[in-house]
Amino acid sequence: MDNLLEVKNLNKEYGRGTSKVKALQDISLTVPKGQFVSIMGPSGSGKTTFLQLVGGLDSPSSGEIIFNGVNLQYLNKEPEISVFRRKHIGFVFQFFNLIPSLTAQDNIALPLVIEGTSKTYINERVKFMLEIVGLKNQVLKYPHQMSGGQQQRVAIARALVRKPFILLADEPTGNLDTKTTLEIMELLKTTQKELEQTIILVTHNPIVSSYADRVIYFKDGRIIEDELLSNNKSKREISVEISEKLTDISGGTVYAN
Ligand SMILES: Nc1ncnc2c1ncn2[C@@H]1O[C@H](COP(=O)(O)OP(=O)(O)OP(=O)(O)O)[C@@H](O)[C@H]1O
Repeated sequence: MDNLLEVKNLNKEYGRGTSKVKALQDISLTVPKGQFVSIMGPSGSGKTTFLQLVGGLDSPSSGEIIFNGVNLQYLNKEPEISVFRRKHIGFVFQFFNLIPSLTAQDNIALPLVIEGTSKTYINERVKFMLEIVGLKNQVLKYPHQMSGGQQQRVAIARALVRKPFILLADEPTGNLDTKTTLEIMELLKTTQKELEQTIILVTHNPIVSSYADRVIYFKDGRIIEDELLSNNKSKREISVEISEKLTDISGGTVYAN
């Protein structure tokens, strides 16, 4: 598989002098196209910072981020970086961030409408996305008329409607109950398989991580372990192993979310 993402010697510092925080220290990794990566680690270990840098929402103190050969460093000014981000990066967050005054289908269509895509293509693409996320019967509902799980499905469809290089998800199930969490993880797995979607997801939840192909553990801004998950074990077994590893890493504190 080709590398979709290459991160080289990434560092991020916040603040100055005595209040300086080294949020990321010398992070290097590659992600092949179509891989589903989960990032775990104690609170404050740099997971969200990493996602924000990879997503072009913030810039590194040093280091490089390269997508399909395009180095973000050379786009690191407006408006190029925003154009790149809108076109090639899909974001999903814990809170669904839908536009309350738009229906499910119009929320999903929005990135294409902003781009000025033709109406015929928008209709076709939104219909396809509604099918993928299982919301064919909810097209005209507004966010407040939908469950949390349904709203997150809309958010995922919206994030994927422009066929981004990568989907970045920061605690996408953090606001959902267990049953809905599993449904959303099944959906992300479906998008990985059917759309060959590359995904990087940040979570505190070992069950969520068990859906990934690979788990990268962060601590104090560094990668301390990077492992491929076995195909031969059940999700239950995998999540127990992940839980144990997290407990080791965080020195006995278990992070539930
Ligand atoms: N804007 C900021 N200004 C100053 N320090 C920051 C800022 N954002 C993050 N930090 C610090 O950088 C470090 C890494 O934070 P980050 O949010 O990336 O961790 P995290 O692993 O995502 O944590 P959590 O699991 O609690 O969300 C922390 O020490 C945090 O306090």
